[in-house]
Amino acid sequence: MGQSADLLSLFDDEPTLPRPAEPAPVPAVEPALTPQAAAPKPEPAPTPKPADVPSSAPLAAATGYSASSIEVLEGLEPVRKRPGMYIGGTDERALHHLFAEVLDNAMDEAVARHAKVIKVDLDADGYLSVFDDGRGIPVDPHPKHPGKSALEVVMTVLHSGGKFSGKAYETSGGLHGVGVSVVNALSDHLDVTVWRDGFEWRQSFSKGHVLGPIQQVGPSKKKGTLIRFHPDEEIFGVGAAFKPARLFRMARSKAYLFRGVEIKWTCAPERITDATPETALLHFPGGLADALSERIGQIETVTPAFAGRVERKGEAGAVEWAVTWSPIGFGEADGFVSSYCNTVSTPDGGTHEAGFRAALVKGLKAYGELTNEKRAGLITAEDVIANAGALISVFIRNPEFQGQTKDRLSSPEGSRLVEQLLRDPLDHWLTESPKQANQLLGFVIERAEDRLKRRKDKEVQRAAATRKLRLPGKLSDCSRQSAEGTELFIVEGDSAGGSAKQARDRTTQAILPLRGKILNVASATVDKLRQNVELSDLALALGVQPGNRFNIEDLRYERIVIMTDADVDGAHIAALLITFFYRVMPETIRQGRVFMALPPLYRIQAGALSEYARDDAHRDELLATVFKGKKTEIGRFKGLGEMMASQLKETTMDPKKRTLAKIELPSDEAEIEDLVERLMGKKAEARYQFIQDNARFAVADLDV
Ligand SMILES: Nc1ncnc2c1ncn2[C@@H]1O[C@H](COP(=O)(O)OP(=O)(O)OP(=O)(O)O)[C@@H](O)[C@H]1O
Ligand SMILES: [Mg+2]
Ligand SMILES: [Mg+2]
Repeated sequence: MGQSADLLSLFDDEPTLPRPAEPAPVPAVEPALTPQAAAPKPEPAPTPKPADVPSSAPLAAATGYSASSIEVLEGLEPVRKRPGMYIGGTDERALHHLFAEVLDNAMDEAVARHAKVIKVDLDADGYLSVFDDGRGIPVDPHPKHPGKSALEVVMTVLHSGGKFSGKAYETSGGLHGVGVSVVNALSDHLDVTVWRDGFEWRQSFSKGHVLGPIQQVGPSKKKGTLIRFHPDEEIFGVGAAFKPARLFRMARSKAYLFRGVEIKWTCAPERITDATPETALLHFPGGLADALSERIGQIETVTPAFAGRVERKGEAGAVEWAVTWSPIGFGEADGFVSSYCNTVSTPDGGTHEAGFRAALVKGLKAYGELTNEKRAGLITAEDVIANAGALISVFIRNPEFQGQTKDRLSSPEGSRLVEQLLRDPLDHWLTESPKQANQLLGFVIERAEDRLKRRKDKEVQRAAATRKLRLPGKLSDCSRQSAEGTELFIVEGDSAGGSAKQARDRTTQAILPLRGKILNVASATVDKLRQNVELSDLALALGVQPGNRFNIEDLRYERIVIMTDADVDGAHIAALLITFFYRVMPETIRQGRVFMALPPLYRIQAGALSEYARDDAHRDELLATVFKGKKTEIGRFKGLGEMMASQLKETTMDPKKRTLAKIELPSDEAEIEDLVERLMGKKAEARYQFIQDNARFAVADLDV
């Protein structure tokens, strides 16, 4: 079948948006993606009255951003401006993608059975040539581009190609009509030679622009296309050059993907810096089975490879595959899957890989059922593929890829086709040789059991980690991870908590506000204690377990500081807390880890002079000394929440300035009980007095 210019459909000629029959009421902008757009033009829109146009002139002038800022890139300009969109960047990978585009086109001719031979040559000047003996790019005048040959259209117009309708190619790697025009745009020089219709034709380009009209060089019986190009250093950077090894690898995998092609490789010796051959004939009648054995070499495998090729009956579509499993992995990785669609490499996988995995899992599970191997039910795709080395190649009509570099296949047909065509061959392969089938099944089940065990271990670890990290939501923890040098301030109520949070040093000081009255621990049962939210939150924050499972090593802070208001209620709460520590985790007190903060009760000022007094006695003392004979102003703090954060910091929290009282147990047990009794007794005033007295007593020798 001959390909001619009329098969080159042009996306840009087809209006993609329905055009309004009536002139649009707003100024219509002609979609002008390409200068050649020959679509019927809509009626000119009526010129809007000035009042219709929002007057943005002053604004536009101010910002410099107006209609004139909106550019429409024409022809191949967008490719040069934004190469990333077309070839994924301008790095080495992107550079070699140029070769992929040209080789893909040659390969499409081969897969369509029009070409048998492809020649790839990298010459001493860094020019890369790709020849195929296919039909040749059509050279007749293009019906929709008067004065231009189809060849010129293909080379200079994005979205021009013969692969949209399926008439000229059945299953092609090309589908966007973009590839070779992009190569042209990004080459500082590109020559196309076409042999067809009894003549040799030639046309040259630079950076996407024609250097002259197409030339009929002379009569020739040959047929085919030769594209010779040099990548533009303006795009790829000075000195950017093709790597022979990479080109060779790409060419070789193409040859493996289609048995009906012979690729002749040549490379100027001065370009080669490694073991890449200067010449090679790449032809692999064994297809992917050969590619796989070449790739895995001597690596030990569980079974011989499972490989084959199936064509769909009736319509275009084929799958070829080769897969084997290795207990020791393949080189650097445990496993690999290399996939292709219409000979285009899809490094990011896609639907064909998904179908392949699904087919393997289903086949192995079915075989497990057949042989009464219950554990086959555990198998997932992950287990099957983890240690597999696999090559999978599909041929489908109208494939859909992600982007122009075609890194991932997205056609749903990919998975359907592979699953469907692989089912029978896999069943046969498994049942044909029960010994190897059982070996493989056993191997995959082991992977599944490993995986389940790993997951369980992980869950246990995670559970342990979250148990450790489960902290009450109202805790404002300090940032230091280790207990060393850290303090937990237990404060009364949210407003004091707020001041304390502002006043703290967040590296070492954590704040836990308690809400409401805590349980009277002296009389509560252990169960009641456990149920008390405030107290269990406190234990959580401290990181310890109350009762017999208490371990001082678990304590998340070096010090526990009880910071309550300097009033009767505050004293009660402090007393409750001290009793709690004494009853439930006495070790904290014994080891000297529990403290009382001593917030001041008064602020005494005389002009610029200002002092804080802890209690009445301290106030009187200050008045008699520091402020003697001065006119003073005395303020009484009603609670911690009332103090400014800076005051709280200065007087109570800052380790450099504050005073802490360490809680100590009297050495005599009887005395302790008496103490608890006094602390927890009914007489609030007595308790307050007791704490005031003892705290003050403590100040003298327990300053921190
Ligand atoms: N070696 C070739 N032999 C015959 N025709 C070719 C060859 N190379 C390109 N063409 C023609 O030129 C058209 C445009 O090629 P181009 O690479 O730009 O786009 P495509 O292959 O259709 O799609 P894609 O952008 O996906 O590669 C092709 O569709 C095909 O009709
Ligand atoms: Mg192409
Ligand atoms: Mg094109």
